[in-house]
Amino acid sequence: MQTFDYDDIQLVPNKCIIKSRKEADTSIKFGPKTFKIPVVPANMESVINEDLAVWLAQNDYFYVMHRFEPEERAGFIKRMHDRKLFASISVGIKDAEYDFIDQLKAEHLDPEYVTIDVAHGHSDFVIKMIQYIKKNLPNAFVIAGNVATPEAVRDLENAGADATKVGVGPGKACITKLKTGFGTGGWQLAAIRLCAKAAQKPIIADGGIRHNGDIAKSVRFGASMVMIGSMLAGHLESPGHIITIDGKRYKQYWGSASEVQKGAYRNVEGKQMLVPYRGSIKDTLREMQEDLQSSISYAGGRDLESIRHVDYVIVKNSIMNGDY
Ligand SMILES: NC(=O)C1=CN([C@@H]2O[C@H](COP(=O)(O)OP(=O)(O)OC[C@H]3O[C@@H](n4cnc5c(N)ncnc54)[C@H](OP(=O)(O)O)[C@@H]3O)[C@@H](O)[C@H]2O)C=CC1
Ligand SMILES: Nc1nc2c(ncn2[C@@H]2O[C@H](COP(=O)(O)O)[C@@H](O)[C@H]2O)c(=O)[nH]1
Repeated sequence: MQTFDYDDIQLVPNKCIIKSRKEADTSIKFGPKTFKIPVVPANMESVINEDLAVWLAQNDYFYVMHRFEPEERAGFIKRMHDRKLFASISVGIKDAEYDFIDQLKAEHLDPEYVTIDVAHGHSDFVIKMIQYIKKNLPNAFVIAGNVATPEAVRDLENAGADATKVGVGPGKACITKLKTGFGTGGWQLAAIRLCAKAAQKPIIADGGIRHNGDIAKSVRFGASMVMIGSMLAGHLESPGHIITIDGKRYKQYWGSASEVQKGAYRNVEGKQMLVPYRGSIKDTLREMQEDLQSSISYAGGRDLESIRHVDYVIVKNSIMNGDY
């Protein structure tokens, strides 16, 4: 199996056919809606909250609300719909989550997107939850994950998932690879490629994005959407506290399987860390869009589809030589 990660790859330019990068269309249809860019902030408590979800939805960005305030979720859906915005929530697979789906059905609360968010998504219990949601909330676009293999993508799609989320262990706050020996850490981009080849439906590349160019690389290897945690956690709008050390500002970023999140040291597979403070997320998302427009121009096209067809070279660990 050919393995590589984001830093091992460079995409090869084609002749440019647009006069300005402004002509490049970065939009992506994902499920029932079309979004400005194929980027979604991670559904982590340190990355997204309701205020940010509202702003993202109002501004045509995809979002997935986290599942760590379970009792807030029904109210969240209602409030989003009262504002005429789409609702995109997360669920787990424990017994209480079935009661939650029953509650949504009984109260006629129909979220547009439901993400099943567990560490090891290739599981009979995830399959059971996909089937339960599709039966009881048939209008919901169901995203299931996280997975690492083509077999897992096929199994979840066959169970009814509308999209799968790929990435076990490549995250910045992740220690799964160290604690369990498993995952796609170090070969996440190759895993995206393998999974995308097997997929009949969209996939989300989740974890390991360290530079804006990694978004284009994810698209090249088959991702329809790219989930980003650490690079979107250090903003004014991000939930973490600002911490100042030697005059430099940071924000807290913690893993969803960290002790901080769980409130106990049990099955911990994540850590808390500091990420540099970066000002408003609006500016970061705008820069991601501009960089993606440049990527489309280098791909020799007018839209994201053109990136999917470019050649690439493997330059093991050498693209950063001298740059950082
Ligand atoms: N993308 C990634 O690489 C990872 C992401 N995470 C994130 O951390 C959060 C917590 O995840 P998770 O622990 O799955 O959530 P939950 O605590 O909801 O656990 C999911 C359920 O699956 C069971 N389970 C069985 N095997 C596993 C396994 N290997 N890993 C996890 N659960 C298992 C758990 O039981 P029991 O607890 O009794 O075992 C539990 O009932 C999620 O948001 C997840 O996305 C966590 C690790 C890796
Ligand atoms: N192994 C763990 N993975 C985690 C945890 N919390 C979140 N995540 C995953 O990381 C990505 C974000 O990755 P990043 O490289 O962009 O920071 C997120 O979407 C989850 O899939 C965790 O505690 N352990």
